[in-house]
Amino acid sequence: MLQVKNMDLFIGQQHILHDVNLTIESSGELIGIMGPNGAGKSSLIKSILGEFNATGEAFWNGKPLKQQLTQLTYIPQRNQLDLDFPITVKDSLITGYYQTSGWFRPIKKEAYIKRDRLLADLQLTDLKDKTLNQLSGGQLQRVLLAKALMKDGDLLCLDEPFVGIDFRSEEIMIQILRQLKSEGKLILIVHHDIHKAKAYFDRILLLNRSIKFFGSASEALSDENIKEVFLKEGVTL
Ligand SMILES: Nc1ncnc2c1ncn2[C@@H]1O[C@H](COP(=O)(O)OP(=O)(O)OP(=O)(O)O)[C@@H](O)[C@H]1O
Repeated sequence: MLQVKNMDLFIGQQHILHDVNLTIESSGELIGIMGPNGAGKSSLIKSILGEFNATGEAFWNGKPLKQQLTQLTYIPQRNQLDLDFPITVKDSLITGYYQTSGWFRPIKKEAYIKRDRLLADLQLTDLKDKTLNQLSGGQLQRVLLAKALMKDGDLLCLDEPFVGIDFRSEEIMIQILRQLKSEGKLILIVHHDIHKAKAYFDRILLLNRSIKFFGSASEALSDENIKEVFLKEGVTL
C-alpha cells in the first residue's frame, strides 16, 4: 500500500504541490498520473521518492518509503540522463544490478541470467553490444526499463516512458508492465497521451498542483474532467 500524506512542495517562491493526500491500497495496478504541462507530475514522483524536499511523507506498507528505497524502482525522463558515457547495453543492465547489491560487490551468476532474460523480454538481445548513444529513442527507453528491472522493487515509478518512442517499443513495454502488474507490482506512470490512457491504466490521478481527481480511467477522462483539468485558459495539452 502506498500512502502520501500532507505533501506540499515549494521550489523557491513557487508552490508546486498543494496538500497531496493519496492512498493506493492495492498492489498489482497500473496508475497513470496525468495533468497539463507544469502541473507538478514529475515533482510529485520526485517528492514521493525523496529527491525533492517536500513536506509531508510517503509510506510504503505503513513504513516511511525513504527507509525502504530498495522497494522502489524509478525511471526518470530520458532527457535527464547523460548518454555521453560510452557504456554498452549489456553493461548498463549490470549497473542496474549494482544499484541493488551495492558497488564493488562481486556480480553473482544470477545477475547475468537475469540480465539475459530481461534483454530477451524487451527484445534487446541483438542490441546488447551497442553503446547507449547508438540507440533509437524507443530502444533506449526499453534499455532503461530493463536496467531498472534488474532491481526487484514492488513499486515502480516511470516518468513519461512513452514520449517520442516507436509503436513497437511502446507495445513491448506495455506488455512487460502488464506482466509486472499481474505479479503484484504497483506501477505509477507519468503520462500525457489522453488517447491511450484508458487502454493502459486501471486508475488515473489527475493533478494540477493539487489532486483534481483519482479514480477509474474512464471516469477520470470524462469530457468534464478534460475540460476542467486540461483545457482551462492558459493551459496547453
Ligand atoms: N528542479 C527544479 N527547479 C526549479 N523549478 C522546478 C524544478 N522542477 C520543477 N520545477 C517547476 O515546477 C513546476 C512543475 O514542474 P513538473 O516538471 O513537476 O511538472 P510536470 O507536470 O511534470 O510538467 P511536464 O508535463 O511539462 O513535464 C514547473 O513550474 C517547473 O518549472
